[in-house]
Amino acid sequence: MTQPATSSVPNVPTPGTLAFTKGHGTKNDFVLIADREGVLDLGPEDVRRLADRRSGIGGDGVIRLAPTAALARAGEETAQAALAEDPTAEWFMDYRNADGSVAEMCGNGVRVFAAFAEQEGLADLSAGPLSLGTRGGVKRVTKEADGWYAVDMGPWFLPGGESAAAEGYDAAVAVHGWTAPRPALSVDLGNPHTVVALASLDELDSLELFRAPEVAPLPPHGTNVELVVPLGEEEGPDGVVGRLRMRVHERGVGETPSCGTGACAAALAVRTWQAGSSGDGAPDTWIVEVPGGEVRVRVLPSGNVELAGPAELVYSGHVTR
Ligand SMILES: N[C@@H](CCC[C@H](N)C(=O)O)C(=O)O
Repeated sequence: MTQPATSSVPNVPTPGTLAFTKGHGTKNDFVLIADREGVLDLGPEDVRRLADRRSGIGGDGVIRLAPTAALARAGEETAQAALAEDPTAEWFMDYRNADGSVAEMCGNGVRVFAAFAEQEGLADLSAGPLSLGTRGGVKRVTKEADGWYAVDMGPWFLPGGESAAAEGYDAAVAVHGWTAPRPALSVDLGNPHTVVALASLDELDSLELFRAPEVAPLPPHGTNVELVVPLGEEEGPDGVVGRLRMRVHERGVGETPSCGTGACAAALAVRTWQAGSSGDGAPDTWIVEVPGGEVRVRVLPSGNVELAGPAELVYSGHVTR
């Protein structure tokens, strides 16, 4: 049968359908929905259906773009806090994991959200940074000359405090197949992370992450787990750059090809292992290799952490509700 060169099927919604765009950042993939009035009632079952890779669209997470003010009026405290922090944060990233759970933050998601807001005509990053609300505070996104998006992820901290920074660990992680748990460092990026160092790339490649790693003590709302191999330092255009490779098991999802907040946590943990909580003497900039590509993590002069990387929008359509 001869196919037309271009589709003649109009992309017009019918009642009972929901418009979506599929996007990803280093293959951490999302279903994006523009809820311009902030009226969409998106329950955990809806999220699971959209994120299902066989019976839905498929994604590691679902991102709803909604007006921060509408969510604040409806009583969403994190939206109220976002407007108090920055009244220009007009749009809010309502992030859900594929299992339907709510997450505070998603670093790759923020970049893809910015690309989506541009596509929808709701933001113009060529005119300046975009401030957006998240459950983890306001994030500012800048578009770089090469098309990457750089996000000021805000402050971060080590939940284990100075003693964890000095010891290098405050938790233990057991991955399926290991004979004993290994020491790990907790890092908070608005959402929780637990980072473990491995000795070699062979060990990283052969990890069995189909089952969730066991973490002790497990933070009250669970955690994302990053397994990292530091790969040394190299000369970058603006000075010394650290490099590391990681795999991640995400809370509410499973193993994913990338995690932006996880890449920040991994770089901050390796920097802490090298130089303690001050980071003095360790690189401020890190290239983090993930199965889905590469991102850049930088500790800014303000002390905040920045995440930079690509954001791709792949296709748009309508799905039955
Ligand atoms: N992939 C995201 C993180 C998404 C949320 C995470 N699974 C959680 O529950 O905290 C990223 O790029 O940061």
